[in-house]
Amino acid sequence: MTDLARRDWLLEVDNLWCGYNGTPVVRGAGFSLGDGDIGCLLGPSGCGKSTILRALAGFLPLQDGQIRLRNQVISDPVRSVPPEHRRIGMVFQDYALFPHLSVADNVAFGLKGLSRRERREKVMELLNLVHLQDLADQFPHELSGGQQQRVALARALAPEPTLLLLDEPFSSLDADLRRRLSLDVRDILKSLGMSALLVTHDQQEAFAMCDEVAVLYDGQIQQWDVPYNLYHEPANRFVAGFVGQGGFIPGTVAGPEGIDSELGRIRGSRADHWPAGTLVDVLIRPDDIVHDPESDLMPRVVEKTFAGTSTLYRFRLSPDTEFEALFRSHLDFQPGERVPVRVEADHLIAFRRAPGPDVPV
Ligand SMILES: Nc1ncnc2c1ncn2[C@@H]1O[C@H](COP(=O)(O)OP(=O)(O)OP(=O)(O)O)[C@@H](O)[C@H]1O
Repeated sequence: MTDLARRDWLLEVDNLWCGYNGTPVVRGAGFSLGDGDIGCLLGPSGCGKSTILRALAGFLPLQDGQIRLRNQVISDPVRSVPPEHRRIGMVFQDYALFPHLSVADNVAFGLKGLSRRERREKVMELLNLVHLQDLADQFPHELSGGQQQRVALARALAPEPTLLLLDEPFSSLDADLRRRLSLDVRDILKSLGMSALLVTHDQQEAFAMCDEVAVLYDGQIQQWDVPYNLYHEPANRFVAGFVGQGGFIPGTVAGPEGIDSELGRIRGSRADHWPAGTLVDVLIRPDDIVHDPESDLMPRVVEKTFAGTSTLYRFRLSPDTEFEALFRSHLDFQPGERVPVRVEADHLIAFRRAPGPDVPV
């Protein structure tokens, strides 16, 4: 969990309300980003990620709340520091390079008050950083998508911003390049000690690149946490379903020792929260299920998805109890076959089964 007692926050967002034409899209969002940290806003399309970035960059007024950068208020409902005075850099999905300027001139664009020689030195330093020193005199249309995004990164870093905002920066690249470039960008930002906030709907990218991740849904932050906790300790049903794979099976609280389900007794500390007999839904992740020839639990394979080194199976034990399991691919079972399995969950994640609003437990 992010250490809330920390005081060296670079960015603090309190109770942020903002939107369009008087209608709020972001409703009461709050989070803090530490100096040198890379944070992420992760969520499905339309949940308000880019709207938060626009408010941070100074392009959208606040209906309520406050944004502080290095303890200075940069936005509240009555004040707004102009975007050009915030020292916040931006990298966009579509690179937004100037087509008529060379790579070097694109990077130099934001550099003010330097001599020609100093500018050239600074530009080459930045191009070295993003491994494009040999392409300084090329034009954007002569570069690949990944190279163009590196130019955009160098250009955003040139004025030495306090915070860098990255809005879906890799989404127009293919999956492999996307993964490599996101790790490269993380290394570059970390080598500079640069704080950044990334917007993405790709959780693998968020997890690989970021120190802390805010899961956003319907304009509200559901959980702001380190990736490990989002996966293993989701705060509510939405986060549990959105982050990682898995699904719910019905269960009944047996007492402090665990929850009874058709998969047997599932043990874990969360069962302490409810009286025995409470009906709950238990989250089963594919890696919580292991193949065990000694087990009497024999669900039937309903679906299999081969993925090279592993195979994802969907099992059914009864109409109410379906779950997924990830096995190494040499364990090869066919649809309809019964397979002995056992639950080996190191965390118990469960939510009370109740109509009405989802209550984090
Ligand atoms: N300029 C605008 N005027 C009116 N409504 C807008 C405007 N921009 C965005 N919206 C609405 O605000 C909501 C949130 O949009 P936003 O762009 O912040 O979502 P997002 O989470 O970044 O989505 P995506 O991943 O698809 O980019 C959406 O319902 C969208 O239709």
